[in-house]
Amino acid sequence: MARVAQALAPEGALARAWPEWRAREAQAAMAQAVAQTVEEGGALLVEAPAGSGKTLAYLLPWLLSGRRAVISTSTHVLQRQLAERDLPRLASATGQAVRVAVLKGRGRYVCLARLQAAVDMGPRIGAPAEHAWLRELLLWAERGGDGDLDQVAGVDTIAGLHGRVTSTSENCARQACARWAECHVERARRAAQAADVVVINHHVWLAELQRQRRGRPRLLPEVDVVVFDEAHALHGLRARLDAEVIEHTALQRLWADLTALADGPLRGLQAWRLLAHDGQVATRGLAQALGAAVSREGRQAWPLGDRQAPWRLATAVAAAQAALRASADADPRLGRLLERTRAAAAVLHTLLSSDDPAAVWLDWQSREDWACLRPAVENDALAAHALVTGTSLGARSVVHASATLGQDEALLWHRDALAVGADWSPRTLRLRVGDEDPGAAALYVPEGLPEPAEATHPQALAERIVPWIELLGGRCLVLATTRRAAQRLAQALQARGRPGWRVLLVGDKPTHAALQALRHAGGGAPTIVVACGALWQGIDVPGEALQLLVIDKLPFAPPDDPWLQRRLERARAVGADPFTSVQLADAAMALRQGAGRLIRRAGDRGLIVIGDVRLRRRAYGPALLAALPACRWLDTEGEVQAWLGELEALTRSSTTDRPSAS
Ligand SMILES: Nc1ncnc2c1ncn2[C@@H]1O[C@H](COP(=O)(O)OP(=O)(O)OP(=O)(O)O)[C@@H](O)[C@H]1O
Repeated sequence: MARVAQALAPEGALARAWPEWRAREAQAAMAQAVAQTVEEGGALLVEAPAGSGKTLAYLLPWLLSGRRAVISTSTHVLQRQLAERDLPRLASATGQAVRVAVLKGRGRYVCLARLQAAVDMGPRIGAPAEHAWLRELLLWAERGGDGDLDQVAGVDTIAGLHGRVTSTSENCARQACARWAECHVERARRAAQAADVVVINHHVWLAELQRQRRGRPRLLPEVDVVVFDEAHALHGLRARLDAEVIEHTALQRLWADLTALADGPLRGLQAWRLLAHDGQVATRGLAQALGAAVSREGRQAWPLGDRQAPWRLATAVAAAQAALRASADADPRLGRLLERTRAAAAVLHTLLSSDDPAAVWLDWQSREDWACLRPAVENDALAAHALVTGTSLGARSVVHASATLGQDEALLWHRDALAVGADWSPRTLRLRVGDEDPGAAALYVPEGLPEPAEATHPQALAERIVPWIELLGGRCLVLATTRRAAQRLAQALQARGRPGWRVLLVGDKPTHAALQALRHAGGGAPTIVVACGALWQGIDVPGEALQLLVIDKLPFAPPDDPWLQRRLERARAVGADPFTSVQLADAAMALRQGAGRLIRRAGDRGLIVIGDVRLRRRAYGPALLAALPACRWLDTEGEVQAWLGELEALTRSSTTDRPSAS
């Protein structure tokens, strides 16, 4: 602990290594608490404001302890930020050598063999551009690097492409593969076993727990310490814990793999092709029926009253299962395919046999991207315990870090949302930042906008912010509550913006590339990044590169979200007010996360615009405003103009952009 204090002291190793380094009280307090947890074992929940430097506050004590760790964060982008920026910078400042590995899900890595096969097949009729793209991807993947698809645009947006360039555990030939020695998945897994720290995301963590439950070999090494950064993001996964899940992409892959076996080693053995075809048709039919029935993105009760489409899929799955069972001895791959049909059969069985509309949930993003899940009926405290502690990796110490774990010292919001059970008793630490500058950010809630549910809302909001973006020369991040709203806002900004503006919609553009464009735009083309979902948390764009943060509306979870319903019931059962303790608390935490993207270090200045008039009109408005980081509240457009004028003058007077770490 003394070494931690020394490194953080005003003349310590970090101050010597980084010109921009400033001693921060909250950061030092957090680092000491983490050091104690790493040394003594146990669990620590720590909340400190966005931008207060939590990453370093948990990395430093772990690094100096010399122990092995897994660090799990919420997104791929944050994995990169940790592995490529924060860890190397800290290792070099402290002179501590550290082997870092990043591990993502198998589906995030290029499979060289499958990609090569897709290229060798030649262009598909009517899709020459796709073939050129595949060739370029192969060149890129063979050039070295880690084959990480998050660095490439297009793969998730061109239908069917993802499955052709990545592998699954069933279609992977392992040692028999001609490209085994260069396999990106294998390399990542081997690197994880040998590393001092493995940086994963929460989805990989959930998948690891599921592997363990099914008795499969572990991918993560034994470690002493597990850190969950952005720990609040575990809440979304809690709903999936022990659930049976079928994802649309997994279904498509199942049928594609069956077709591939039918065309290859199993030719003539069964009517495999027909079975795969029926499965594909039934899957498409279900996607279409769902697409016509859903009215919003996200988790919801099963929306189809008519059971025809799921019934067709259940029939196709059952037929495939019967054939696979009958032939499982002929080829081990059939046994693996059979295992893959199990979750689909279980979910579909429940769907068709239960009258309870909440027995199966739908998680909907688009016709290409949806999942059905059968939630765990039992509230399995043991599984929840495994999710939050990391003891299954042998960890003695676990740290949960986030800017949003609760509104009280016991951080009850986080613990309630995880539904772990009363016998989990972590230490808690809630830090405020003493050196926070309440004059650094200003907040404006525009008057006169339509209510956020109105169809005209995105255009009206875009119109309002265009002059401000123009004045600042871009430097703008727009956070939308849904993917649809993000698309509409990006379109509206493109249509109403000035020639030469770069409006980058995350999704069309890889997140990392969009953020780099914002970070390095400087005085060049005005850059606006529009995003939803993951970018509400953790993203770090320090300095003048980001001065205008726009949040489209209050991030209330849809009231018909079945997991939310369960949480509301639990709150009622213990006599708490469900709206205040769950819905309002969730929205306040999400809003605080989003707003925290703006001020990242001393000297940062900017404007937060929240385009939701409910903040002004509804009784809960003040409670939400109180949850935001300290800032000046602006009341009129005149005050906004004056504040932006100040920002613009500051930017102009700095000869270059301050160095912004990428
Ligand atoms: N003591 C320090 N002096 C100067 N800059 C710092 C210091 N500590 C951290 N930083 C910088 O402050 C920024 C915010 O740090 P970091 O990303 O760790 O924030 P955080 O608390 O994890 O925020 P969030 O909750 O939003 O993820 C980063 O650019 C980081 O390099």
